[in-house]
Amino acid sequence: MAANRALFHGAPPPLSAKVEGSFAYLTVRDRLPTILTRVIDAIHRNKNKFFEDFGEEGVRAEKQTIGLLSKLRNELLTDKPILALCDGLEDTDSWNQYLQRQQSLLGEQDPVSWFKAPWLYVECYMYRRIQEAIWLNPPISDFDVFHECKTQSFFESQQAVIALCTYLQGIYRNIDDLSETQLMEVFHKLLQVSLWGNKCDLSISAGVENSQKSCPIEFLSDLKSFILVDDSKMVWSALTFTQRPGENGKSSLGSVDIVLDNAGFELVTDLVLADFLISSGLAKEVRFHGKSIPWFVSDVTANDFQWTIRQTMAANHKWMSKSGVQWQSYMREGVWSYHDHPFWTMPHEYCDMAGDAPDLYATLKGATLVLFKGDLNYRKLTGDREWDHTVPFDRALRGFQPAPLCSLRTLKANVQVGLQPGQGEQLSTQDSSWMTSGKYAVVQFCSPHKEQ
Ligand SMILES: O=P(O)(O)OC[C@@]1(O)O[C@H](CO)[C@@H](O)[C@@H]1O
Ligand SMILES: [Mn+2]
Repeated sequence: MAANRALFHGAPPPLSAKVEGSFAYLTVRDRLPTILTRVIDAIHRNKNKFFEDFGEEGVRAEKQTIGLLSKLRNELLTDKPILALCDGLEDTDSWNQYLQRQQSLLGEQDPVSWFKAPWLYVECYMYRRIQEAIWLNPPISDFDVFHECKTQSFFESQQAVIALCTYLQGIYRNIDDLSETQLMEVFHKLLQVSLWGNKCDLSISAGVENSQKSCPIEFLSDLKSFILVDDSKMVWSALTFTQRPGENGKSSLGSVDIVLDNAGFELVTDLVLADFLISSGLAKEVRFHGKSIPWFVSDVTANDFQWTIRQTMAANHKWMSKSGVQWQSYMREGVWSYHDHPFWTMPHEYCDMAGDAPDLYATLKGATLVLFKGDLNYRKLTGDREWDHTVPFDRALRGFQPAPLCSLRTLKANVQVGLQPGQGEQLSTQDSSWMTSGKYAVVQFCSPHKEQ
């Protein structure tokens, strides 16, 4: 079905590693094997803990898991056919149907393999195969192979977290005196802090520590010129549109959905933004969407979400702990909620959501605004396809418009739409790595067409 839609909408082909020297090729050839090696090392480093916790069973499981991951790494390095999953999890059938869909697209002569299939698919598939290797080896099935590097990223960012929580509490103290213009200015600042928080992603760094050392609030003006598309004003309008009295003369506060990306500092920037949305009266609730399994090294799981709030509460810094206590009460009151639909850890482009995850699509349709954090979400919004840079964002979404939505993304993959004529060419002459270095960003907005 997705294939038909893509053909129907005349979408260009998906990025893949078959183009030697391309970013996808270098990712599949170099970065993904490196990530797998780090995963194997992380499991091996915990061998004694597995023995303490589970005895010989734990040691056996560690050995078996490493065996499966080493086999996976060899398949990847030698461009072997993509294999069906065999772990019988909730999403196993969907993954195997997706493999068949890819095979029918490729035709029967060539097997779907790591360097020939779409990059988006094989990269997502690798993380799902890591989950399969762990899942097939109880009693270590609950082990999060990325936990150590996600928590380290949080601890390494403490100064930035403290500065951000101090700023937030300062806003709190006089929030009732802020004019609408001042509220808008704070919103734009916190939206940009959440945007730049996305630089702290451990997948692009292949797991190498890249936490936030200083609070970006002071550097927002220096970073402004690196925002290639800035639809912040449209985001503000979408958010405040619900404040205006409706036909019944009453204004109805809306809900904001945040589709999360990375744990660590980036998650804190999202929690701070979400806190401001509630404390300023701009939204009545915030729904967070995270991942149901460890994903792309640093993506947020339910454990990471709860751990981060607990850590912030327990901090020995007044404003940090005060922020964490507030966030915990938002969760308890239901003002904030956390969700992890399996669709977010499938390989699908988001234009498939209405058909493949109608329940999730219906949830997002109820939002006043949906914020999509990060590069992988952008790749799924646009289908990770070889669009011309001047193609309008809503065209690349190909019908995915559940609600007013905004992508807050630092560029780490060579897909970018919605630029002005000549803007891409100018960037390429200035900086050949502009699409993949994480130095540039977009705040890209799209609102559903009325006739949808
Ligand atoms: O979604 P994030 O965390 O901003 O970025 C994740 C990501 O950078 O990892 C890949 C490289 O392995 C990128 O292409 C991909 O988009
Ligand atoms: Mn990520």
